[in-house]
Amino acid sequence: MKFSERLYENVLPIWQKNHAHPFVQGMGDGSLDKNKFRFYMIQDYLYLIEYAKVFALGAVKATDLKTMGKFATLLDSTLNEEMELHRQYAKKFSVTLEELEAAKPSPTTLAYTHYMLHVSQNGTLAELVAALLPCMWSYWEIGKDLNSREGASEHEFYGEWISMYASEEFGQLATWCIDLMDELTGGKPEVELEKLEEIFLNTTRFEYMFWDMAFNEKMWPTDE
Ligand SMILES: Cc1ncc(C[n+]2csc(CCO)c2C)c(N)n1
Repeated sequence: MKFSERLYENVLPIWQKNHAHPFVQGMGDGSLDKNKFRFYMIQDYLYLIEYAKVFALGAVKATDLKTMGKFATLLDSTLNEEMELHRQYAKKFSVTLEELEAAKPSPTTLAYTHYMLHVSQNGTLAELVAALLPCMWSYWEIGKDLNSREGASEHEFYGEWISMYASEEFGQLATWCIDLMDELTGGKPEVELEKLEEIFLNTTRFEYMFWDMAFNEKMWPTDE
């Protein structure tokens, strides 16, 4: 069994919970409250700024030019394609770029991005890939799932989001990352694989928490 298949099997119950989450379901049938999506979009913008740095660290840790180039491409597509979609959505909500960038991260955004950056800065390239893979892989799965529902990709508000994550281009990026995880783990001892499995599980848990945080528009409980 490929290591990526083992990772997938291990987190499948959580991914099923992601798909069933009212935030994800609400995007699929168009019933999601726009204020919840607005909250998500702003937090996701902050998340992507930090996430882009994980790709930059991937380019630093890569040991061949091909992998280095791919991380550079991912850095570029996050900053200029994925974040561009967020900027367009922000416009629809009359949120300016300054407001977007000055927004404060929620506890979940802070915990998730700091965890990923901690692993990426201190760990091996395989550990960095294990930390970022659930983000790419689970979004692709969710995008494909929502895209298969009739009319979802044409929805006037959530359609663009669904189309982007279900796209062939995103699929190729996710596949590249899955293959890299398998390449980097070939012949690795079980103790190292278990460490990678735990990192992958943790960022998978954070993905679920991110949906839940957005659905509940959860900032610091001390400020409520
Ligand atoms: C919380 C959260 N998790 C995952 C993604 C999806 N995502 C982030 S970077 C990237 C790859 C290339 O840009 C993908 C698919 C997101 N937007 N927000």
